[in-house]
Amino acid sequence: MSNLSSKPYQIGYALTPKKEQTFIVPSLLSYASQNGVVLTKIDPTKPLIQQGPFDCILHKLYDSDWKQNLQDFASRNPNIPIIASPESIDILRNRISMLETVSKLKINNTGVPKQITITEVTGLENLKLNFPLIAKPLDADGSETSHKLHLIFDKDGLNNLTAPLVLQEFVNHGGVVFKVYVAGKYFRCVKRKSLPDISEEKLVNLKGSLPFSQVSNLAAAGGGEGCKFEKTEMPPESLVKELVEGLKEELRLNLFNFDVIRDGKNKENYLVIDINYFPGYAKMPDFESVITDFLRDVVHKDINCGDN
Ligand SMILES: Nc1ncnc2c1ncn2[C@@H]1O[C@H](COP(=O)(O)OP(=O)(O)OP(=O)(O)O)[C@@H](O)[C@H]1O
Ligand SMILES: O=P(O)(O)O[C@H]1[C@H](OP(=O)(O)O)[C@@H](OP(=O)(O)O)[C@@H](O)[C@@H](O)[C@@H]1OP(=O)(O)O
Ligand SMILES: [Mg+2]
Ligand SMILES: [Mg+2]
Repeated sequence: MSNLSSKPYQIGYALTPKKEQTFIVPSLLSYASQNGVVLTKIDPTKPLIQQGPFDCILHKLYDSDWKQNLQDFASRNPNIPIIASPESIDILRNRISMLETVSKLKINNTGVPKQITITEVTGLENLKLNFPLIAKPLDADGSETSHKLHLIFDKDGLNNLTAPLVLQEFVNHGGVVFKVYVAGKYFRCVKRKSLPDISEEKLVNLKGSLPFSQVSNLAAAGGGEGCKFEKTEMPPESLVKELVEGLKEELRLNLFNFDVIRDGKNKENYLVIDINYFPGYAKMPDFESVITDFLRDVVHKDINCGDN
């Protein structure tokens, strides 16, 4: 269905080359332009106020020059929505403030794994967490290192880690993670393969720490339980919806996803383990129409983009 009733909306985007390659794909450009939305590349090194004109700005850049550029533009164009405000994005760039948003929601049968922040990797003798643990860099800033995770099986595994980091209890969850993609009014829950469960019997044979890249061998080495991916039930739609609405309000974000796991010890319970600003929507079926509808809603102001 094409929409030629009005002048197309100009959406300026500022993304890393990798993000541009995976997200600004021909299918999105053509669907959007057939539905009254034109996506135009911004040169983040030049003043935003000298580019455009734009009806909306979409970005996923974190450097301070870009933040200042965006600030200058926003102060002169208070009515042009920006997806998303750096203040909202920053909440997700720290893995403690990220999950504190979930705890604040106090939604029944939801929570986050027990976790602590480690600023230096010495004096960890009286850790009040149960092994196995997952060590995650405290900064979830999109860098390669921000995704370098380690499974920690015992106290020796805590050596050679690089602080600051978050130590989170590993929760057995049947080897399936649920990823909930949110784009304004739209949300969709998908299943993804996850780390296999680590039973008590297996844990006694696992020593030290293991970077994720090797963890997928755990099942091959008999280290993890088989996971019944296809048969794994989705979480209750009502619970997912509550989390979506609560996180949208708490984060003041409309373009994010979050990872949820079912607690292996209490199947009614769901734990949010990660929240990501502007994730890989192109992996989602029909992402072209989802993103185009979302952008139109933002320009129409049917969706409040935080401060704008
Ligand atoms: N506390 C936990 N218990 C069990 N499994 C976990 C836990 N935390 C993370 N995992 C597993 O590790 C994977 C990566 O963790 P997480 O999503 O926090 O890292 P990330 O680098 O932010 O990943 P993404 O690419 O989704 O941003 C999860 O999808 C899940 O499979
Ligand atoms: O590109 P991909 O499909 O891997 O998308 C991933 C996205 O990378 P990109 O934004 O650079 O594309 C990641 O962003 P950073 O944390 O690294 O900033 C993060 O949001 C992941 O959760 C996304 O994976 P998904 O949750 O959708 O499976
Ligand atoms: Mg994740
Ligand atoms: Mg993440």
